[in-house]
Amino acid sequence: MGVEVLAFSLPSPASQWERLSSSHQASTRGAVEIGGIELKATAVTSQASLSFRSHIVGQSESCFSKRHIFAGPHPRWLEPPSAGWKRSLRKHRLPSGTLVASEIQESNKLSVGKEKVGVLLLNLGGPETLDDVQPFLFNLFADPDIIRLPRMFRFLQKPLAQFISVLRAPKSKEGYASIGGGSPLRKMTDAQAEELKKSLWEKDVPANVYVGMRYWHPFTEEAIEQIKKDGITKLVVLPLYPQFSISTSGSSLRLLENIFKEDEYLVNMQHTVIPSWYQREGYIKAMADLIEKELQKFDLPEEVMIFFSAHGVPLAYVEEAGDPYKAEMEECVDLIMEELEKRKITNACTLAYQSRVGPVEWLKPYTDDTIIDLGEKGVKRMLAVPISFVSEHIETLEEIDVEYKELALKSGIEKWGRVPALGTEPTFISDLADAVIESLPYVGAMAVSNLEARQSLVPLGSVEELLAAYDSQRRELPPPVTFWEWGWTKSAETWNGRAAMLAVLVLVVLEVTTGEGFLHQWGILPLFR
Ligand SMILES: C=CC1=C(C)c2cc3[nH]c(cc4nc(cc5[nH]c(cc1n2)c(C)c5CCC(=O)O)C(CCC(=O)O)=C4C)c(C)c3C=C
Ligand SMILES: [Fe+2]
Repeated sequence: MGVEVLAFSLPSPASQWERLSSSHQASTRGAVEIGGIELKATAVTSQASLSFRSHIVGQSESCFSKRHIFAGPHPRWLEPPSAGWKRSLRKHRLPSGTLVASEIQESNKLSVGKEKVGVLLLNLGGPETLDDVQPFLFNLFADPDIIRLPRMFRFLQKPLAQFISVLRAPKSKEGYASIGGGSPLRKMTDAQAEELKKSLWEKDVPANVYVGMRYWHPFTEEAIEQIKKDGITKLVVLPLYPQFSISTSGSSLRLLENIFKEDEYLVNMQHTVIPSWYQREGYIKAMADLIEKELQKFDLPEEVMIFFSAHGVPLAYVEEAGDPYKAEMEECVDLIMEELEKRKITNACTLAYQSRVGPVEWLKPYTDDTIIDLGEKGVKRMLAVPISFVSEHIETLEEIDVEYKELALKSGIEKWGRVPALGTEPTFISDLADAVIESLPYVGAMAVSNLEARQSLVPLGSVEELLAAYDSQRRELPPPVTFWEWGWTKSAETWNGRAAMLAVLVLVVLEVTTGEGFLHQWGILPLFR
C-alpha cells in the first residue's frame, strides 16, 4: 500500500516557529517504509508543517528521538509498528499533505530564560453549596455554546437561562445533595494544579499554574486577573478535558478569546493551547493502569465487559457544527484498548454516552439503553469507565455510582465496578507536565494575524486559530433543553407558530423571574417545591 506523506527532519530544537518552518523546507526526503507500508514524501507545504507543529505540541517527550507518523486532519500520534498505527493510517488515508512522517533526533531541552511561564487549567466548575446550584446552572445555560439561539433571538439567552435553571435546579440539587451538598470539582482541580506545578518544577520548568472555571468560582476572569498581576509573559492554556468538544474546551476558549481581545496586556502576551491530549501515551497508560487494577477486583476478570461511559453531546454538535468530540472519543477508546491488549488484557468493551439533557437527539448509544441491552444479552460483569473527564463529579458519583449501578443490577448484571477518575494520579500529572513542556517552544510562535494558519484544518495552537478551525461558522444548533420539546423544533414550520411560541415563552420567563402570573394562579408553577 502506498501512502502519500510528507517527510522531514529537524536539525535543531524547534525553539522558534520561524526556525521550524525554514528547516523543514531543506529537509524533504524521499520515500520511507514503516511497518510494511510505503510512505511517499511529497513536496512539503506549509499546511503540512502546520500539521506537524500542532502535533508535536500534543505528543510525549519520547517523540523527539524516534521516527513518527502524523495523520490529519485531526492528527494523532501513531507509533509504529503497533496494530493501532496501521489501522489509524488506513482510517485516515487522506490527500497529500495530511500525513507527515518525521524523524527528529534532537532533544527538546528548553530554556525558559527570563520569561515568566504560566499554565492556565480550564475546567467547568461546579456549585460548592446547594444555594450555588441555580446560579451555576444559570451560567451554564447562558453559555451560547450550550444553548445557541438563532441570531434574532439572542436577546432571550439570559431570560431563557433563568427559566431553565430555575426549572432544573430542584433535580440538580437532589443530585448534589446526595454527593455531600456540592461539587468536588474545585477541590480536585486545585489539587491537580498543585501537583502539576510540583511536577513542572521538578522538571526544571518553574511555572505558575492557574485554574479558570467556565461556570463557577474561580472564574476564568479571576484567573486571568491573577495571571496579569503575576506578570506572566508566556501562557500555556490546558483545558482539563482529554477530548475536545465545542461545548467544553471550545466554550472555555471562546470565553478566553473574548477576554484576550479586550485587554492590551493579554493581546501582547504569548500563548499556546493544547486543545486535546487523549492520545498522549502517559494518559493512555494511566487509564489502562486504572482499568487493569479494577479488573483484578472481579472474581473472573476476563469475563468483565469494559464499559466506557462518555459524557454525551447533542448529535447536532458533531453532525452540523463539526465537533471532533465523537471521533476523538472513539480513537481514545481504541488507544486504551490497544494498551490493554499489549498487557494481554483482551476483554470485550463498549462505548456509550451518558448525561443527556432534554429531548433532542444526543450521541448514541445512550448509556442507560446500552446497560439494559447488555443485561438482556447475558452480560454478568461490568466495569464502568468514565472517560470524558479527569475528576470525580456529580456524573460519576451520582449518575454512574448510583443510577447506572441500580439499572445494571436490575437488568441482570450481577457484578458492577467503576474505575475512579484520574485525579492526581502521578503518571497522569507527570504526562500533563510533559505536554506543557513540549508546548513551550510554540508559545507565541504563531502570529495571530497569520492568514494561512487561520485557514488550516488542524488546531494550530492559539485560541483564535483553534476556534477558527472548529465551529468557525458558529451555526445555529438545536438547543438541548426540555423547553424545546413543546415547540422550537425543525417541525415548527411557520413564523406565525414561532411568534406565538415566543409570546408564550416571554410570558413564562416573566412569570418564572417575577414569581407572579397566570401559571402561579392556576397552580402550575412552581413545578418543584
Ligand atoms: C445541556 C447541555 C450540556 C452539554 C452539551 C454538556 C456537555 C458536557 N458536560 C461535560 C462535563 C460535565 N457537565 C457537568 C454538569 C452539567 N452539565 C450540564 C449540561 C450539559 N453538559 C448540566 C445541566 C450540568 C449540571 C448538573 C446537572 O444538572 O445534571 C459536570 C459536573 C460538574 C460538577 O458539578 O460536578 C461535568 C463534569 C462534558 C465533558 C461535556 C461534553 C463533552
Ligand atoms: Fe455537562
